[in-house]
Amino acid sequence: MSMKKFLIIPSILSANFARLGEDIVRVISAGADVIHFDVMDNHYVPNLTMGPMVLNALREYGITIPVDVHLMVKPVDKLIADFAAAGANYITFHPEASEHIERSLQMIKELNCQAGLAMNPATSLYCLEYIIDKVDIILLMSVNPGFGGQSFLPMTLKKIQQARKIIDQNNLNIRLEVDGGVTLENIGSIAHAGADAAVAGSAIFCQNKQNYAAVISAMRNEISLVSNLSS
Ligand SMILES: O=C(CO)[C@@H](O)[C@H](O)COP(=O)(O)O
Repeated sequence: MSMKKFLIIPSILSANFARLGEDIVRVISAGADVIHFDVMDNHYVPNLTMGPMVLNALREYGITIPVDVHLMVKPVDKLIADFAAAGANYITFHPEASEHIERSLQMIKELNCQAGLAMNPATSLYCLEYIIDKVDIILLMSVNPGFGGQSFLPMTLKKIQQARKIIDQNNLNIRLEVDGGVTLENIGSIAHAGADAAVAGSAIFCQNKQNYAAVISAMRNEISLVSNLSS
């Protein structure tokens, strides 16, 4: 497994939308490394969530860690500029949703954000072939996108290993994130397979009586157990 610090990235899709700003402040104090902001359009995915106005409004809470915007929208490009202006640090989109993948990646970088490609469970890693050197983040979906609270698809473990191999063989500095169905029970295997980061929604916001610090620290413990095994 990678020697970099493994990032725990709470997905605020499972936070309390009536108190979103306060929930974000709480999860940052609990030790989150990055905030994951899921944008769904009821077109590319069958659910509707938050737009750039919401992210902009949340600035009032003084978010002190990077914001990772995951665009599950089609078309993609118009929203890239809007989210960069609203305070996104990383912007990730699905290759199937962009007319011109390379152009969308360029747009993100020109706006001084890190650029990510999100791969659905059935999307082949081959689609990275010609653009991998333009990507800062690979977000491997371990559920079909659209909803929180789904179960982790076990086939993802093999895909994490394959993606790790491609990144290492090409000597690239790409962050490998895994998103969907991440729990205390599987985060160790996800890290062991080669991920650098895990996005977790319901496991952090809906469990352990909302003691976010306890869940995040238990996740770090699981990761350290597997890193001790592999060192
Ligand atoms: O992008 C998505 C779902 O489309 C994810 O970010 C989920 O929000 C993760 O939620 P859990 O599976 O951890 O509950």
